[in-house]
Amino acid sequence: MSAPVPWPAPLARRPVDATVTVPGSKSLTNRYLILAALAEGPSRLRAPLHSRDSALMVAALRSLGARVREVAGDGDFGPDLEITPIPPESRGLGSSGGLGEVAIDCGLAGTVMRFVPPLAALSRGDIAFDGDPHARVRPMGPVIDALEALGVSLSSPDGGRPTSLPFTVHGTGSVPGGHVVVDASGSSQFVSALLLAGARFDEGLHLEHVGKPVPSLDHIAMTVSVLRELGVEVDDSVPNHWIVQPGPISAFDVRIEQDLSNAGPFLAAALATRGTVRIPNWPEHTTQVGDSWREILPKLGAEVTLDGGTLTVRGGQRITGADLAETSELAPTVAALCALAETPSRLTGIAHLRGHETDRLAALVSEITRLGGDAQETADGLIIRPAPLHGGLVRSYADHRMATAGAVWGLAVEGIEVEDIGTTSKTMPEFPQMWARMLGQSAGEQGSSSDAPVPNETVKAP
Ligand SMILES: O=C(O)C1=C[C@@H](OP(=O)(O)O)[C@@H](O)[C@H](O)C1
Ligand SMILES: C=C(OP(=O)(O)O)C(=O)O
Repeated sequence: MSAPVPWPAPLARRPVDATVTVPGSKSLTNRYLILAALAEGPSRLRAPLHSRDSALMVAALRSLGARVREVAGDGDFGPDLEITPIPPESRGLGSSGGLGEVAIDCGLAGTVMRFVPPLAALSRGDIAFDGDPHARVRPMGPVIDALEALGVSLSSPDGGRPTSLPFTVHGTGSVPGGHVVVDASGSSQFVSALLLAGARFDEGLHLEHVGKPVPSLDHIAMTVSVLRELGVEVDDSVPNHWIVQPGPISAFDVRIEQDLSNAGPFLAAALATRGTVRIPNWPEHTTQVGDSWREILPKLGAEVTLDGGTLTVRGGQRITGADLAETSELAPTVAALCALAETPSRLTGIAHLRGHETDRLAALVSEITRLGGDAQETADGLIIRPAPLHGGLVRSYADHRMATAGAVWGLAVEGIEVEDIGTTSKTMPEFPQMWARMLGQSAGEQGSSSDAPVPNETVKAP
């Protein structure tokens, strides 16, 4: 494959002033897709995400026998999805009996590599999982171990016990379930993966976490909330224990909220350019971690208001550093701002970012340092001190959030290029066009500086 052409990040010579709508939430889209495949009848996702991670999830569910159809909807970023659940035949419960051999590509999607194997265990067939080169080093062991402890058979291509991708799930059409202990300190997705399928295990699931604290707890709260909404009984009243009663999952018709984590780089543009960015339709109640931009951005010097459903972020005269804990998937965008701040920052509670799309702590330190900044890794996060950045190539590490961090730096620092802006297709394929529009440019003018951001420019689907 030829190397990607570096993307000249547009410089903002004036404060941005834009209204931005972002595509649907990855975390909600992929949770609802899993649950639609297990539900009692056909379901509909309105305004879902259409990106590499959601396409991989759709392909995986189709391989397991679910029917997923695109139908016209009113979303700004593509059609709705109608899902007919995995039929009894695929689960080996009908006369034709089972799927045979199936291959599932996880790409680099944590939600696919962690959430789909429990579904495969509920199908009948040999279901082989693999993904991008880096997916093979993302932590996976706790899901594999838990499935084995719950009565599922798995093997690696060499015939031994797998610890990571690639592996094959030998599904029998049912999972006994019951009590299982996992160490979920490496990823909240280990917990979510098992909870999402737990209601379809014969005895349900009693999942217990033992180990260092589970990260990204907001994402587990999202899983529990979505399950309850679909009639699944979940008890999470005791810390580190989740009990899912066996039972049906209701079919549904939901509208997917926009991805508040992916709103981050656009909101960051307000701080990086001392401008204003508005996001309409900010959900009144949400389980998305991105809602915490409302607490994070004021600490970095912005004025943030939520009025009539529109979030407005106004950058201050300077970005101030801050001590911020457990910023989860928001951390790369937060770190991008901290590297532009006039006072030091300390990010804590994000050791598990080492197991994300890339080792994000190492990647952020490398890229900030290479641009002349001052960043250092700690055991569980980063220290970033003020230092002027200069232009240069920001490596993207196949990580959408490293690519968008580069775009944020490029607004404020002349001569930034991003190695592969195409990696944003993992969750936001429209990013380069949306960024250019935010700056009042057409997509064809990318790379030139933005002399005249258009006041009240409205950014929607390209
Ligand atoms: O369940 C989810 O949808 C996610 C959980 C989090 O994973 P970690 O717990 O591994 O951080 C988050 O970072 C990821 O982007 C999405
Ligand atoms: C960690 C992330 O993704 P994944 O779902 O692949 O874990 C992310 O999007 O920041």
